[in-house]
Parts: sequence; structure tokens; C-alpha cells
Amino acid sequence: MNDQRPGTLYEAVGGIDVLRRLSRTFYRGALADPLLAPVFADFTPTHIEHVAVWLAEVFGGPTGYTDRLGGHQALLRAHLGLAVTEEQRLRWMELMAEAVRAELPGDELLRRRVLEYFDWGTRIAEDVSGSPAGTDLGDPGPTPRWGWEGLK
Ligand code: HEM
Repeated sequence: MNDQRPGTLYEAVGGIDVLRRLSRTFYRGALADPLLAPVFADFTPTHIEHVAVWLAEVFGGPTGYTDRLGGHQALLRAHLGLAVTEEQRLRWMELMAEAVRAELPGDELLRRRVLEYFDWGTRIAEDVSGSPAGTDLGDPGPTPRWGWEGLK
């Protein structure tokens, strides 16, 4: 993991509009998928924007999720009670990998780092989703940051 590059993953993906497209393409797939659609029964279009804003912050861009949307704790709380299975997590990863191939620049290291973040993050989402809605998560600390060498 010593393949250092200058700048942030946020800059390398091409900024917020690319992350919006990534999020939109992913949800188009997820909502059409028989295994995932039931999990997203309460989906609204704001979801697409919120995921893009979260990813921007994780990848070293603007801190909009912490500033306006409740930060790390709100992100974790959104997954409480969903009871995500490992099979659903793996399907989520497959659909995100397709979205990454469709929407991100053709830079293999960049794509790999982004998918490594999703592999890490979906395991946390699955774990948290096993606790009931409203569970007190304590202070999870600041929003995680992911760069060219993974978790910062
Ligand atoms: C790195 C992995 C993940 C990220 C970055 C992520 C991101 C987010 C964000 C930002 C929200 C809040 C949306 C909003 O405010 O409207 C959210 C909610 C949600 N996520 Fe995830 N998520 C991840 C993994 C997963 C997985 C693996 C599943 C299920 C298979 C999942 C299912 C959901 C659902 C159903 C909601 C909506 C909950 C509600 O109704 O409020 N997420 N996610």
C-alpha cells in the first residue's frame, strides 16, 4: 500500500458531481435488485444526495455530512435495525463495483482504493444493522477519512 499519490481521492474521482452520478447509478441497480429492493423500501431521492455528500467527506473533500447532516453518528444510526445479511452486503458490493466501473475515471489504483473503502464500510453497516433502531451508539468519533493508503 505504499503507492503514494498527491492529493485526495475526492479530487481524483472528479468531485461531487461524479459522486452524485456514482450514487445515482448504484441506487438504480439496488432498487431493481430482488435481494436489495426490500431493504430500500423507504428510499427517497434525498438518499442519493446524502450518500454523495458522505463520500465526498470520507474521500477528503468538503465536510458537508458533518456540517449539515449529523456526521458519523447519524450515518451509523441510519443503518440500525436493517438486519443486513452477508449475502445482501455482497450484492451491495457487486452493484457498487459496477457503478464504479461505469462512473469513475479509468484509474485502476483509484478504483481499487474506492472499492476497499466500500468493503470496509459495508462490513460496519452490516454489523450496526444487527442492533435495533434507536440503540445508543455512544460517540463513534469523527467521520472516517480514506486516502491513497486506505484508512487515515
Ligand atoms: C460503505 C457503505 C455504505 C455507505 C457509505 C452508506 C451510506 C448511507 C447514507 C449516507 C445513508 C443516509 C441516507 C440519508 O440520509 O437519506 C444511508 C442509509 C441507508 N443505507 Fe447505507 N451505506 C452503506 C452501506 C449500506 C448497506 C451494505 C446497506 C444494505 C445492504 C445499506 C442500506 C441503507 C438503507 C436501507 C438506508 C436508509 C435508512 C433509512 O431509511 O433512513 N447501506 N446509507
